[in-house]
Amino acid sequence: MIKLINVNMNFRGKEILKDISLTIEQGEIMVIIGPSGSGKSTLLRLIIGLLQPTAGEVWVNGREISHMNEDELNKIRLEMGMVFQYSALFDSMSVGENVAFGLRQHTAMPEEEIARTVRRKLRMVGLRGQENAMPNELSGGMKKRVSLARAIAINPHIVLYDEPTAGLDPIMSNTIDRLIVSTRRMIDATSVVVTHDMASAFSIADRIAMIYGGGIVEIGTPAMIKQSENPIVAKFIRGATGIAENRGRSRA
Ligand SMILES: Nc1ncnc2c1ncn2[C@@H]1O[C@H](COP(=O)(O)OP(=O)(O)OP(=O)(O)O)[C@@H](O)[C@H]1O
Repeated sequence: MIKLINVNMNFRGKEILKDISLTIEQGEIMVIIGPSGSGKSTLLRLIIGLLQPTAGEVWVNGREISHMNEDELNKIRLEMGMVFQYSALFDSMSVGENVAFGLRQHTAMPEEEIARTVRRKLRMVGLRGQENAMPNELSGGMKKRVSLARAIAINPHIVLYDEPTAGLDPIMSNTIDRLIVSTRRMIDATSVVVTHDMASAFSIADRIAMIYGGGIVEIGTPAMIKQSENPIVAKFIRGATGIAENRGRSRA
């Protein structure tokens, strides 16, 4: 479970997040939406402990992390996987080495078991037998899938996704959406997904939270968000679903 209590985040005196309180339940898929610059990535970075809040508490799996030192944070990060916006694969390493990276760094797992785990995770993301491929031989969607396999290699309790479908075509976006949902099912992970892709948000979320003006202006199931009477939310999703509808059309 992830819990933010009265979190404030200032950068150079500018308040980016103001008094954010948010609970994300174990096994839940929480999607964070909001305009560019509203602080969505900042929220993810607070959860993974890359940023310390200016005020407030950040609880991850029952521990308050905002005052932890790097050693303590590194232990907590072992329970988290992150899929970065631009995949962030190690270009000089093969796909298999990328997926094995966390296992080699953080566990004493024997090489045979690492190889088995890598095989299994690549199979989960539909990349069976791609261990020896190099990242520069892969399409954007394949890179995202390797990035997901790497994030879940250590069976994290929490998976964080920063714009997982950005820059992908509609079919690959749907594939990634399905993987996010099946990953949650297979490893019972709590998932936090930052996205601009409303089609994706509506199809994968248990709940959606919208950030605007530093605060959470609306939170609820996709159905509740679609019916929101808050004009900021209604306008945002109308604008954003213009893109989503295009995605639907180009698929047809
Ligand atoms: N390390 C930092 N130092 C100073 N300002 C920062 C820092 N990180 C983020 N910001 C500022 O905080 C605001 C929120 O940034 P953030 O990346 O969280 O927004 P976002 O909602 O994820 O945007 P986008 O949708 O465009 O990715 C922006 O104005 C950004 O310039």
